[in-house]
Amino acid sequence: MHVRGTVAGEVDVRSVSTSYGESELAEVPLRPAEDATDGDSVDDDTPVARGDGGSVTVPDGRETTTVTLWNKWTESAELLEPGMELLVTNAKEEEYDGETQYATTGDSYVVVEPSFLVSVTSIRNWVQCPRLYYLNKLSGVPLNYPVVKGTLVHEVFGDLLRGRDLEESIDARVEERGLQLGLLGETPEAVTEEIRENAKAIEGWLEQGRLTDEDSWRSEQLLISETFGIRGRADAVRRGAPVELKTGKNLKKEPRFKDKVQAACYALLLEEHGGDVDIGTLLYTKNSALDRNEETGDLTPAKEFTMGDGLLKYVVRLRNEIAAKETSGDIPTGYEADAKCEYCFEQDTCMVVSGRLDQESKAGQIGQSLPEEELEYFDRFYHAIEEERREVHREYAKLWEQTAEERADDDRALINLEFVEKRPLEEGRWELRAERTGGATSKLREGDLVLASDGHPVRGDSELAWVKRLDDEVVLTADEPVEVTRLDVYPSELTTDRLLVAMHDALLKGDERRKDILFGRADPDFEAIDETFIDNNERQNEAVTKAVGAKDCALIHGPPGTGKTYTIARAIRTMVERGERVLLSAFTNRAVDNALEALLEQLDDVIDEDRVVRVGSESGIRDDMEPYRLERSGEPEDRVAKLQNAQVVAATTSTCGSRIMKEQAFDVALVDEAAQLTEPGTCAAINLAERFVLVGDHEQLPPVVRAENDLTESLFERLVDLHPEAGVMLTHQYRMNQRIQVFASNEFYDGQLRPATPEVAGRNLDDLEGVSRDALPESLRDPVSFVDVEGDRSQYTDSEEAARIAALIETYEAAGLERTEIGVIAPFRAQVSEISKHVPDDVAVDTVDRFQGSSQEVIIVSFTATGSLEGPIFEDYRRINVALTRPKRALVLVGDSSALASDPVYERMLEWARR
Ligand SMILES: Nc1ncnc2c1ncn2[C@@H]1O[C@H](COP(=O)(O)OP(=O)(O)OP(=O)(O)O)[C@@H](O)[C@H]1O
Repeated sequence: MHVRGTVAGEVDVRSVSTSYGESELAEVPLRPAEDATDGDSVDDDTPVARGDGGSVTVPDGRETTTVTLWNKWTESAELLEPGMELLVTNAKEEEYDGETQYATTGDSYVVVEPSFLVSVTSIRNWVQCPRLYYLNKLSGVPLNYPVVKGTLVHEVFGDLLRGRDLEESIDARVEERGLQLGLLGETPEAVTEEIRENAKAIEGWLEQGRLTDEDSWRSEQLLISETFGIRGRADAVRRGAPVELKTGKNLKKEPRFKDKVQAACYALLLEEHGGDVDIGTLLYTKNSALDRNEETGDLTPAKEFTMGDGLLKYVVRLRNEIAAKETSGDIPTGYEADAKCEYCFEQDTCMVVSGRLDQESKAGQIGQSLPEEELEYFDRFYHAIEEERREVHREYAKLWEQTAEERADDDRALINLEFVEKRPLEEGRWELRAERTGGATSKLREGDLVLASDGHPVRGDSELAWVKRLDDEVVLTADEPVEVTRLDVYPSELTTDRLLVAMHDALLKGDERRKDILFGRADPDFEAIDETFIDNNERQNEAVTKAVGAKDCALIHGPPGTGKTYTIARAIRTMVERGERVLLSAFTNRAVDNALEALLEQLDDVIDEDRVVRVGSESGIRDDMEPYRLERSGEPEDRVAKLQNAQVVAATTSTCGSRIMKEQAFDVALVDEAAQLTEPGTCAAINLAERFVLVGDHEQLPPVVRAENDLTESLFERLVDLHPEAGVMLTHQYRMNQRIQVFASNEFYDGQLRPATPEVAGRNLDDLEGVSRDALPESLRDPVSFVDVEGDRSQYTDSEEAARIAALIETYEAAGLERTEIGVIAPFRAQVSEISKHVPDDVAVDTVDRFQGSSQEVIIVSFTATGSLEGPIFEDYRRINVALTRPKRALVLVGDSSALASDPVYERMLEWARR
């Protein structure tokens, strides 16, 4: 029986005498989990951990009960605080004083905060030193040769397991890493030689393994444990047991302890997936490269060890330490473990970080601490980012908490695919094909990394795969031939990891002057420039002047259609002419490509196209920008030269946090869509440059984050308030008919927005070829109209509005409009699906978030509102601003007027629309 619930009070730990002698016990008051109320809570689907505990049950009733944790589990009990979640597997039920209580048995595991997913790497770092685990989080994995070599050896290992030829694999893998090796100053010859040495051990060992018939292999396997709250990717699984590859040497007979811990984590994960693991193998690849005459000790590369119950439980206790520490928000000091600082390679770094952040640390502190306000900032953002990480963990939990249908309804999965075939690719990888059975949509896009499974992303056979094609047929590539019938969104922590590193770098490595600006201790300086850059738009000209002349920073506030992209391109052109190296960045690939496209037009006669480089993945970059994409694979020197010689580098802010980009330095960083970026997200780009220019509109969509905390305000918005003198607002818009822009201008831009030209002001549907407004009913001839629909009274969908919108589209088509000239915006994804059922495929129907940054001739907005309004329909008025400013020539609002009139902003909107 498994017991799960929330710790409801203080935990009592004490010693008692039993028939086995002196024992430790901890009594934990526990409030059983919500879904534990009804008696028949047996869930056959939930896998049972090690041991024979049988099915999962939870205690009856919501009353607080007591769970007794015996002996070593008291160590985990001491970490518990009221409010934390606890899971005890294979517990026994006891009657005590007429009350049902629970206690651990010899087969029990105690899991603290089971929904906090700890990675195997974290556990390995933690066992070395908890402080090391923390430092790794702050600084990320650096670009250094040992790390790249390690990755290469692992890749070759995987290839060998998949049957690829050794030499072919080494050549291909070294070539793929050309850019990284070049940045490290390594030659392919030397690297190839070293990888070959390491691969000798692998090959030799594999040969042995192949001798037996029953040997079964699997290269890298992604494993997630919902019971233990652990996830990781095992290097290989042989006869159901984990094999870990280490590129170092180990002359002892036994594997290193931390390596055993790592293998034990995989054993736990494999057991949850139905295995029965009692052996682990560590393969130390450097052992075979050592000279027998010089070295004494055990030179065999492969070291096996038996995995006892004690080790597995120890691993879970380690994991509990991390989960508890992260839940309470405490920072590790190093005193939690007994590693010796003198032997640690990271001792210096540890002391510097401890000194700068004024943290208690076993290694001690050196250097001056950051000023109080920076320490406070660090603390605030550290916790905000960690909160965001918890949200990513919650996404993981949904992989097993939600049913397949729920995930599909939530747009998080494509289910019921029909598996078609698996085809081996030349590199030993696989191409998987499946057919879609329903017309379901999802957040998944071509180029995404997804969880491909044969039915369940956690409990079934599942692997990470890349989506190559996604129409009626789904084409994927993966390392393993999964018979795919389902795809799930893969919740990645990469973004969160990078935010933390960017924040750390901004504060601990950041230039003092930069920090003075960010913290408002100094005002931005500007060089006086007396030159006209744009002669038909004063504000744009002022923006370019500020951007070019900024010694610290400039802020360009660009409402919809005011020529932000054009202004950015003009500014960068001038910077390039002045010989500066420029980083062009934005939150999304789409925005980076848009800005780059405009820039290329401007740069035509200024620099050679060869000196403009787009950094990013093939799948992320728009096809027409592909010629500028930096190819990473190739001759190292050549690849580096291409990047270093580039005067303009364009990449998303996330890519700016990659190891390759972190090595680059720029004179200026120009960040578009800056109002949609968190502070640390913006830092990832501006950390790389001497000065920066942020462009955005904080009256449109805010940063995309899951948690509600300091991350929801952009650096752009904060700086616009802090340094108004560094900002310019563009006021002339080139998009909307005057009548359309009035409401947004008054409501969001103090009435400052105006049409740039009379042509823009007077735009209407008659301008379009083959379209006549006279063919429209009277009520739709005005550029703004309102269609009153009472609605069907459901909450997130409205079929009556959807039907009315379908009719409107027919009316516009009859008046000569193309379907591709019409866009429909709805507040909820459910309503987007509902409308999609009613209207033809070539009409773009989506939520506001997908429409930001684009425009259409005609926009129809579905408010999906009936009866009374509870809370803002579009969550945030900024979304309404975006929705209403997408059309050029006609805007139609569809909704229930009496519901809308109950909110003051929507009421004003109604007045304007009906005027
Ligand atoms: N000074 C200008 N003179 C003439 N046309 C201009 C000027 N500035 C911008 N435009 C035109 O106005 C249109 C909109 O400009 P741009 O795409 O730069 O807007 P934006 O502010 O980036 O739009 P969004 O709000 O969608 O981000 C473009 O067609 C552009 O060529």
